[in-house]
Amino acid sequence: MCTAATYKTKDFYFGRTLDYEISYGDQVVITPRNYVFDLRSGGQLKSHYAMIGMACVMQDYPLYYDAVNEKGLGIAGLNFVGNAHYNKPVADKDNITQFELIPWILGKCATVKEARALLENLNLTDIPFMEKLPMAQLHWIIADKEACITLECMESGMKVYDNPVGVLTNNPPFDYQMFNLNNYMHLAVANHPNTFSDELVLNPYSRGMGGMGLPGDLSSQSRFVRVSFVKMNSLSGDSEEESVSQFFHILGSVDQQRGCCKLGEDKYEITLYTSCCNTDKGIYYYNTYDNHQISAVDMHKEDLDGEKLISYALVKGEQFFKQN
Ligand SMILES: C[C@H](CCC(=O)NCCS(=O)(=O)O)[C@H]1CC[C@H]2[C@@H]3[C@H](O)C[C@@H]4C[C@H](O)CC[C@]4(C)[C@H]3C[C@H](O)[C@]12C
Repeated sequence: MCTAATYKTKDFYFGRTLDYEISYGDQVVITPRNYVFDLRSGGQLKSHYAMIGMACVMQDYPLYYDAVNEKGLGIAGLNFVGNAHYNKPVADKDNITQFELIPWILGKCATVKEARALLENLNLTDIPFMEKLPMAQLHWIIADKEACITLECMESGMKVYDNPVGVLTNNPPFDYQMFNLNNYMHLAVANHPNTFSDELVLNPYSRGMGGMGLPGDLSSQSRFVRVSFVKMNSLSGDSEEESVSQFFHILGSVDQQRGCCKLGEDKYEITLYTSCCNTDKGIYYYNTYDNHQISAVDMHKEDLDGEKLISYALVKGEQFFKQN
């Protein structure tokens, strides 16, 4: 499972949890403006916007999971298993295969508005990166500080939804997830008065009872409700420290601990990493399951006019601050 979210204070923040049982060799990867992407259905993407995000690099190619470009546009891919549907290439369309979608959008678009326009001629194709690598079945959240959309390519066609909560998890399709929020419209951050019955004396005996009924399990529908509630009610100061800290708290509400989501004998899904990118400043913050300290990579400290990928291995192992 995975969860993505946006958050706005003085700057705009975009990030996700990546929940899975294995790592593909995740790294923070900066693609500078002159790295050339050879597109599978022909043509090249060169002289594009620079981008930073989490990826694994195979054959010198950045296979991004989530990334943000130098203009402040972000995109993340999350599992959409059983619903994602990709097509064969066709004439007169932009034939972009699944793993090219993130660089194609971030390379060309500065805003969600431009991304929406670009998506109009998209045909998302089913060409794998390599034969032995099973194709990811994903849907995507695309956001900037003004707008947020969800992209889902299903057998019934391609859908682009407005995403007013700025949140994405996994199945079911996004319109179901949004409709399901109606079932939780009674949730509140303050305690309710008794509306059960005038004839009974019922009192709130604890703080936080306005949120009773907020789902606590790890299913994608429950995580969608929980993180939406937390995000929509989140308050923080607007400094970088306060904003980033709050963002990690928002995604912390859907963190997956080893042992709680069993996939098979000795196989568990965990939150491998959590990311938070300041899209205005191009700084990618992250922590990992084994290292709660937040690490940061700033794209603007690199030569963004280069041609070669710049990769940072994830900082692993807990970093204790020893006070005595
Ligand atoms: C496993 C990741 C999604 C995590 C997630 O959503 N988990 C939810 C589990 S569940 O549905 O709720 O069961 C996805 C997100 C991005 C994916 C990667 C990116 O799409 C880039 C390439 C794409 C290639 O097709 C496959 C390898 C790959 C390197 C992908 C591996 C894997 O599928 C990733 C890492």
